[in-house]
Amino acid sequence: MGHVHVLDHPLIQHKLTHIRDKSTGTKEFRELVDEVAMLMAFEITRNLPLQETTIETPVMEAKAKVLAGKKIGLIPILRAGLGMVDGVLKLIPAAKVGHVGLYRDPETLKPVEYYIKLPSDIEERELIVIDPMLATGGSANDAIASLKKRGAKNIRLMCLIAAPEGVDVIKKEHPDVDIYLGALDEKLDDHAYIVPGLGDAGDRLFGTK
Ligand SMILES: O=P(O)(O)OC[C@H]1O[C@H](OP(=O)(O)OP(=O)(O)O)[C@H](O)[C@@H]1O
Ligand SMILES: O=c1cc[nH]c(=O)[nH]1
Ligand SMILES: [Mg+2]
Repeated sequence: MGHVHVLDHPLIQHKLTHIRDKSTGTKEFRELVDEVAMLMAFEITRNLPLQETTIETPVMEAKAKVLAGKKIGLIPILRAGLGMVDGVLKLIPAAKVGHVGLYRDPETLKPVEYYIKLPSDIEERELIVIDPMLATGGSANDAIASLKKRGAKNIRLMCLIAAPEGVDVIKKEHPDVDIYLGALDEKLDDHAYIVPGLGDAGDRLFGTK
């Protein structure tokens, strides 16, 4: 069963509060999302496998640990997921990046896929699907299904804020997927926006409305 991890590190929580604040402008919003994504990546990669190697320090030969070469793929859901990619890449610079373009139809609230471009070897990679918002769960659910259809086997989902409704959908449809959140909020409103949430992540990141 997929686990839900709420990353309660004080730095993540502090920055998330400023991200939520409606008086935070586009520039600061973008910088804070980038920083929180980096901090979340630190927590999400906690269980990456290590292997032993031998090095020469200036003092002596020593055994030391390096990452065991696990291949990682980052899959931002366009558009808003783009705002978190650079932060994660700061910690995992060798990761390949695939893109899934989805928007949520404002009438039906159903996701509409308009673009997909993935690394050729996704079946060998540990994939991190990235989207700031998990609201009804429709977009992340479709993105994950799309990846699995193309052979993906190991998938984690990383979001700044989720509603319980979205978490339930992913747990039901993709019980193999671990979910990493900055916060689990209260509910969805009548327009399926997360409450209290942060508003529309894409619009706040890119200054559109
Ligand atoms: O869980 P859901 O109910 O599917 O909602 C979440 C989706 O909505 C937002 O994208 P949006 O449709 O606003 O597209 P954008 O990123 O291009 O702004 C958000 O970034 C998620 O992808
Ligand atoms: O609260 C929400 C819900 C969906 N998409 C957003 O950007 N924000
Ligand atoms: Mg949007």
